[in-house]
Amino acid sequence: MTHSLMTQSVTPVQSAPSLTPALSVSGVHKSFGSFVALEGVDLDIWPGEFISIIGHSGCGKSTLLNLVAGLSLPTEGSVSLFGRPIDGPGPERAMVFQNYSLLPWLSVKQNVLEAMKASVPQMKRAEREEVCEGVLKMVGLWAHRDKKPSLLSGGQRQRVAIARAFAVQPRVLLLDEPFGALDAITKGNLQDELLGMWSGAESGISNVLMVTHDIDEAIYLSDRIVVMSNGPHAHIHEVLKVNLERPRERAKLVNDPVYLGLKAHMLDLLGRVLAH
Ligand SMILES: Nc1ncnc2c1ncn2[C@@H]1O[C@H](COP(=O)(O)OP(=O)(O)OP(=O)(O)O)[C@@H](O)[C@H]1O
Repeated sequence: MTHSLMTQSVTPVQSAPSLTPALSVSGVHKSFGSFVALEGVDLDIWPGEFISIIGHSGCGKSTLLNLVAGLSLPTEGSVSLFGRPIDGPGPERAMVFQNYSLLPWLSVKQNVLEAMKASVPQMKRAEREEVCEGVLKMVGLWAHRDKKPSLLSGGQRQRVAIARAFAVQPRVLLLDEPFGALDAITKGNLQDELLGMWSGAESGISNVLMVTHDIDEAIYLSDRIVVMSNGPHAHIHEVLKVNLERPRERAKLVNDPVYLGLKAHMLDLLGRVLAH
């Protein structure tokens, strides 16, 4: 497979000129003091896309995700969500971190309910309870709703974090290496749960933006994969389109020439072209 067949410019083929990107990162630079983490990052994400960001450690993946989350602001350039500049965190975005970030003194159910109170305060208590029950059932943790996080396994804690993110009904889900600390089987199960919840009609989630180190995960989940160059002064090295129909079957993918071509290309990029 040739490079030109697998890659495409930052503006994807399906973009109609009149369509507003769900997310637009334009001319973004991000410095921390004199350290330039990101330089000249441009990326349009279209409604409905699942995008992964991959690159070597320290290249600025989390920095980019934090800009979209509104946890920090660009030094130069702009980040817009559905045409509106991001100037801080907002209820239309929910973030899931690798380390679960649950409140340890609250039960599973309270962790979800408290996040909902903060993000969707207008929701009535009865509806909140109903949504909470729905998401905890979806991730198979309703029976554990009264437990504190310390009594759960790593996979269960991450399920709570994902349930909490879905419960606040965001339009954009931001995932920072959400499955990085999990064993392969748990990781695979959670990836499938995530896809199931995201594609469910009631999710209301337009886009997922996920940072990962895992090439297989990026291909399995994504519509496009953003490969970052090494930092400092990191930028987008290449955007890869994943031309694999959904729903995808993990067992079949491993023999699919498109999958194998993409994987080989990414291994070459990360292992040779962008090697430290
Ligand atoms: N608040 C900060 N102050 C100073 N430097 C920072 C800050 N946040 C990030 N950096 C630096 O910016 C660069 C990019 O960091 P970032 O965490 O975004 O990388 P990453 O690609 O997510 O790394 P990893 O894959 O290891 O998680 C790193 O060199 C990091 O040390």
